[in-house]
Amino acid sequence: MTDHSTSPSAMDGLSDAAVRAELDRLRDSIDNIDAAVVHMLAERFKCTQQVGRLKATHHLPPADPAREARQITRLRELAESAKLDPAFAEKLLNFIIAEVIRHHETIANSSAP
Ligand SMILES: C=C(O[C@@H]1C=C(C(=O)O)C=C[C@H]1O)C(=O)O
Repeated sequence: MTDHSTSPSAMDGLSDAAVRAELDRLRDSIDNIDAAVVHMLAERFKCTQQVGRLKATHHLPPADPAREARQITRLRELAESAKLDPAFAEKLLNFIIAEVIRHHETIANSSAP
């Protein structure tokens, strides 16, 4: 049993069962959101793989820094309006793009003569 007198929290006043139920409800939503993120990322990578094949076929470079700069500007604005830390949004996009570029390099190298 938790000693609420020594561990104040936003849930003070709720029974242990109510706290558990609220935690479970929130975690169910978190699990659904994580699943959506995974599915969206999978779809994004399907598109970027097609871009990678197109670039390799037409001898275009794997990375496009100008396009990335536009995406970062746009994502930072979207993050701000969604009350998400723009610096976090930028880091996340850069992390994803770095993986995409790695894939594009692999595709280009595997289709090189
Ligand atoms: C997908 C592309 O290739 C790279 C990956 C990008 C991305 O993941 O959004 C953006 C620009 C490129 O550096 C593209 O050029 O559109």
